Amino acid sequence: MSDLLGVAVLGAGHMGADHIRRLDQVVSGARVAAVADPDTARAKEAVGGIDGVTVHAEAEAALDAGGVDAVLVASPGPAHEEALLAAFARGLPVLCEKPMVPDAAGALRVVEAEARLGRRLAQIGFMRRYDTEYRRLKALLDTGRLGRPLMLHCTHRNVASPPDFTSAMLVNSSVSHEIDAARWLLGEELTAVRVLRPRSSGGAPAGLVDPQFALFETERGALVDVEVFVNCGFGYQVRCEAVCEAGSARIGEDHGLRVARAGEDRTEVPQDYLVRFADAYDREVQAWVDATRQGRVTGPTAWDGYAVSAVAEAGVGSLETGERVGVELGPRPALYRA
Ligand SMILES: NC(=O)C1=CN([C@@H]2O[C@H](COP(=O)(O)OP(=O)(O)OC[C@H]3O[C@@H](n4cnc5c(N)ncnc54)[C@H](O)[C@@H]3O)[C@@H](O)[C@H]2O)C=CC1
Ligand SMILES: O=C1[C@@H](O)[C@H](O)[C@@H](O)[C@H](O)[C@H]1O
Repeated sequence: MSDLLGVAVLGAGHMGADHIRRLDQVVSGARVAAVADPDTARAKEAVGGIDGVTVHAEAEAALDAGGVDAVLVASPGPAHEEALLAAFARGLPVLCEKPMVPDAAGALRVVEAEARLGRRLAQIGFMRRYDTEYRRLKALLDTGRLGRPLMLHCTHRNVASPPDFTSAMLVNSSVSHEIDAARWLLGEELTAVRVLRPRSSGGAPAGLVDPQFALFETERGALVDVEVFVNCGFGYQVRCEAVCEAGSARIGEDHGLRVARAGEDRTEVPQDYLVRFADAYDREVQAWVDATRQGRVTGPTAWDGYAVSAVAEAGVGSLETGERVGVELGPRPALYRA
């Protein structure tokens, strides 16, 4: 490895392009070495004027390019399993965007492949664990000062969904963040889920079930509810309130500038996750680069990625039937036991 960690970025769409910029301009200790995207014009545009980056149509060609020490996967979820297994086969550390693999069986194959290696190579991109507010909430809950958490009330709103967004993706792409955050905040697995369908908004594309309301049960008896509304039209809002035995704590309230003037008091609402979670992405990628350069792997594991996919898959099943669906996780390999 040269002084800088050479990163191959797979996928140069919204997240990939933002991570390329981040690796080039924000994060220290790394450089973009290669980029792969079947849309090579998009990849070239994302690379812009960065020197010494090779552009490839195929992911594996980027992994095999000169100067590549590690991989950042930002292709669509269905492409992640192949990318992770290809990185593992080459012994390359990898930061993989969520969902790790959208289907639980594929996610379990990734867990099993990493367990066979006998060492961790993957960090999964649940960036909320690096957000200052989420970290403060987690630290507070861990002190026990509020007593046991009993319920989490969560809100997840996007201005508009991308054109190819499906009703299942409200659960396995959007709510996957709340599933990971709830497991992390509460320190326990989610064991059952019910997803309800309020009437759909006229602002949602035809056929999209939006909003949805998910209710999760945890193994020690807490409840987590999530309103997810990906075509709310007005802004990006992610909120979480923990209700505990001796108090409650809430995050995600005011993020923008608040201006009082001429008889009104208005607060800006961020328009997307790249703004609301900008600092979290920066810290996430910096932590990954730092750990990787030291030969360590930290952050959310492939097991976290699998557990989230299993819960999300149960949620999609519930969305389809309206029934409560239980979650059965496979055995947790020793690699992922604390
Ligand atoms: N952590 C977060 O808050 C967010 C995470 N994401 C995740 O990031 C990933 C990418 O999402 P977006 O950038 O929004 O999608 P996008 O659709 O904007 O970009 C995906 C890019 O990947 C390319 N691609 C397709 N197959 C590929 C392959 N096999 N190898 C390499 N590139 C391939 C496409 O041509 C496209 O340019 C998804 O897993 C998504 O869930 C997306 C938004 C926010
Ligand atoms: O991960 C993300 C997107 O893929 C997802 O589609 C959005 O709903 C989330 O807010 C965003 O953080």
